[in-house]
Amino acid sequence: MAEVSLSGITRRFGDTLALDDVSLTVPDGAFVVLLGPTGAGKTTALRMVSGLDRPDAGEVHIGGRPVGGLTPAQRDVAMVFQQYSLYPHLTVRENLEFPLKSPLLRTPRAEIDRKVAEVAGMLQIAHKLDNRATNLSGGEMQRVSIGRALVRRPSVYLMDEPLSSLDAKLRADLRVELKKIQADFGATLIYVTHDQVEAMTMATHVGVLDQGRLLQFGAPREVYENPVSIQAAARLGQPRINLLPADLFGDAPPRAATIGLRPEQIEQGAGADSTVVRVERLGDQTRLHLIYRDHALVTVTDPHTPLGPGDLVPIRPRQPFYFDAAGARVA
Ligand SMILES: Nc1ncnc2c1ncn2[C@@H]1O[C@H](COP(=O)(O)OP(=O)(O)OP(=O)(O)O)[C@@H](O)[C@H]1O
Repeated sequence: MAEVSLSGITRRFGDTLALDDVSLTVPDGAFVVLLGPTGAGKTTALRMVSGLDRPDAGEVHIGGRPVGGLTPAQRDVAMVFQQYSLYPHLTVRENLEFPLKSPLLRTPRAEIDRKVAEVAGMLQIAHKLDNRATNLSGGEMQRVSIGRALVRRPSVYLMDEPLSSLDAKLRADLRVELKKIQADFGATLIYVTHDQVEAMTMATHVGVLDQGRLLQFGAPREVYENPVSIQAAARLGQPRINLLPADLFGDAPPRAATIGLRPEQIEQGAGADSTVVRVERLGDQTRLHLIYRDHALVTVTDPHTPLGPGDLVPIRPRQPFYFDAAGARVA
């Protein structure tokens, strides 16, 4: 496995700046999740590492060597896309074996069989090994695509929303498996997702992209607890961070335009009254929708709460974030 670094990567498509001077280092064995709204540049960043696309400026290094002149195969990366890409005329087993049969690798037969069985078991597709790839559901095809990457031990795995087409149970299982692969094999992974549960549970580091710029790069807890801006703060946390006028609860620091409150930053039972609008029971979380001085906010509460619409709950901020008018953190 290998360290991956991007230095000053810029990529334009006409007037669109898909990546704007992005620099980041993915340590060897790290699981990096790229987060950001649609069009932020996440897929473009992966394509820069894979060699499927080239930067207008900047350099990518894998394992310490510049890879600008190398093809995807020469870069020794394994990719999984949101859209499965299988060989339709081959069986599941043949699709999984394919990467191991490269003449360069010369993998012994017994080793191929062992790896295919291991990966098929992990992805819960062992019973489908002799099916043609076309005789599978969408979720099964996607698992085979993931399997085709996992039979190999490349320098780096690149994954673009690989779990988004799977049902919730399988997604949860595969989150655990991917994390295990990373931990067991010391694999370096760069992974794009919109799903912040994936980011919080799997990532050693998250990179928050917005309009082609890397806003923040760090451990998921670090980005959650110490966001540099509104854009970074809004990427993590369910329910989303509440963003309200800075002085809504009283004095605000100089230059603050917005106060940011995650659920745990709203103390209930002290302060001034808010009115309960709705209690939303989601099973693993009970959300409280409140109105405070004409502003709506959402927090979480005890699953056994007796509160209901119209009830009053005193609230006050606890160690809130403050942001300036441009969204940068000021306190
Ligand atoms: N081949 C291309 N031609 C023209 N514009 C492109 C091309 N690829 C990407 N872009 C533009 O570059 C920007 C970044 O796109 P990218 O696909 O990297 O975003 P993303 O963060 O992966 O978004 P999503 O979450 O929707 O997949 C977007 O504005 C997109 O329209």
